[in-house]
Amino acid sequence: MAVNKDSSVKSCDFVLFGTMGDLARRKLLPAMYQLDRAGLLHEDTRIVGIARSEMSQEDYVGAVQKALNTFVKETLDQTVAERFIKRLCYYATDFTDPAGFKGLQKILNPNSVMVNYFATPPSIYGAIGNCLKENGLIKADTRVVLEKPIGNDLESSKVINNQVAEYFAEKQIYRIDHYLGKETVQNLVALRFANSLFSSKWDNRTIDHVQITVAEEVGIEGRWGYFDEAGQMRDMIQNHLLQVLSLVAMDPPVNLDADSIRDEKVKVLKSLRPIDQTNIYENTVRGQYTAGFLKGESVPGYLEEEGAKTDSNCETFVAMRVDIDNWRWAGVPFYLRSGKRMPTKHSEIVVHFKNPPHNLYKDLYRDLPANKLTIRLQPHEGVEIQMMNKVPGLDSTTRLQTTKLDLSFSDTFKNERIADAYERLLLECMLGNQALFVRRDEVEQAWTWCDSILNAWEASNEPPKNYPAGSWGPVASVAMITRDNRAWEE
Ligand SMILES: NC(=O)C1=CN([C@@H]2O[C@H](COP(=O)(O)OP(=O)(O)OC[C@H]3O[C@@H](n4cnc5c(N)ncnc54)[C@H](OP(=O)(O)O)[C@@H]3O)[C@@H](O)[C@H]2O)C=CC1
Ligand SMILES: O=C1O[C@H](COP(=O)(O)O)[C@@H](O)[C@H](O)[C@H]1O
Repeated sequence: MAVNKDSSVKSCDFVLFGTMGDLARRKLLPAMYQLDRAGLLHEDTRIVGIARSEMSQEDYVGAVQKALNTFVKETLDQTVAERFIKRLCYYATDFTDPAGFKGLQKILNPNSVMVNYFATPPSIYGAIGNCLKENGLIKADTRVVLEKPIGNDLESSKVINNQVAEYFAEKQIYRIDHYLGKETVQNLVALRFANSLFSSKWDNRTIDHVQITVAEEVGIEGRWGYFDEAGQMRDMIQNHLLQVLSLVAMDPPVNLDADSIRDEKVKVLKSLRPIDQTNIYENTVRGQYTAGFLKGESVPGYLEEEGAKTDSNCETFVAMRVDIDNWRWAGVPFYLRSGKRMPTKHSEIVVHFKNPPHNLYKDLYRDLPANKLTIRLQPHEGVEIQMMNKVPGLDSTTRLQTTKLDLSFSDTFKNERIADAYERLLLECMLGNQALFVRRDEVEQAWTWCDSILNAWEASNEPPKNYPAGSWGPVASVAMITRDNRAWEE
């Protein structure tokens, strides 16, 4: 496909701090390649990789080619790969040394928008900002992309955000939550607001409860040191699950502008009923996996993973009941569940509707099964509605059956490739659209709510409940939802 010369896609200098790190190699460089392949990069857009070690341009190109060969799922298109390589440029410096940035100016194109991606530990975001400023590299249209997690509690997130705010205005800051870039998460917004069928049936009059599950098959993936400081609450719930919940629960935004959407999301976060020491046991369950089996293979427990300490109270699984104290959702619980080493990778939102107000078929069915809307986030992306139908036939008694309207993305959009979340997010950032990025007040509101839970867990001093790898988490999570006369989707 040809290079995009559309004036809306401006030329960018995409400055990738931490270009040899895991995230850059696995996600960011492949995403830029895919954007190039799709003709979505301006012909003058370049990728300036920055890292600490001295490396020749040739060696850098070799390292990027290796990353693309390893992490791009399809066979590389050689024409695109050659064009992509010409966009690359390498610069070596320590990110905390202002003197080391002196030569950067010469590399940058004065006509391009500078997009800085900090694929580094958040502890040095401020230092990088300082180096850029000291060297006069921050202009009004310069942007910065920050990776999650922003801090590990409200206080530390404020410190990081304040450091970045010394150098960049909020409109220049793009905080990544890659779930917001997933096709299916964006489709959730379209589903809600482009269909009157759902828009008028989206509140406590019609909906009984909502379940959001993000189950991962993987364990810690060699990241024990990072993960043990974070746990599933900080790694997944504080960001990805609360973002998805906000999109499910928010009121219609005035329009699709970044701040209109973010205003609505933050209102949801502000309405979350606090969970603290007084209600922590009824509303949360935390677990840690022990050795078990996944797809027939034996896998180690959390405490036996590479780099593990002998003891840790870190949770690898969280289940929780979340109540939203506002007009729309009063009395409608949201059940969230996320864990590592679950039987399969499986993420979905299931909206359980209420039973019909009157059962005309009570002679046949004491309880009619309720309608369910399932939004499959990954894999097998799609949307499914469970409903009752009459079984065709001349029988004297009507027979009903639950059936599914199933819109599978792979069947319905056969020729469309499902882009990786990072492709969408990098593109939006280069276009200057912040709608799919998280605003500071959202991050802080999410931390405020999560800190209360984390503090209550710490105060309780109770270890997480064990669950064998390859299971759906501790039995206590089943007990939690059963107490409400409901059951997890399996
Ligand atoms: N990996 C992933 O899938 C995800 C990562 N993230 C976040 O993205 C960020 C990057 O993660 P990841 O790629 O895994 O981390 P890595 O440790 O693999 O990469 C970070 C890179 O930053 C470089 N770096 C750190 N400090 C300096 C410095 N002072 N000067 C120069 N280079 C420096 C490191 O270089 P060196 O090797 O020389 O130290 C390294 O190449 C983190 O904030 C992480 O939490 C978020 C979601 C997923
Ligand atoms: O941010 C993170 O997300 C991944 C899960 O992402 P997905 O797109 O594969 O669902 C998770 O494994 C990782 O621990 C976390 O940091």
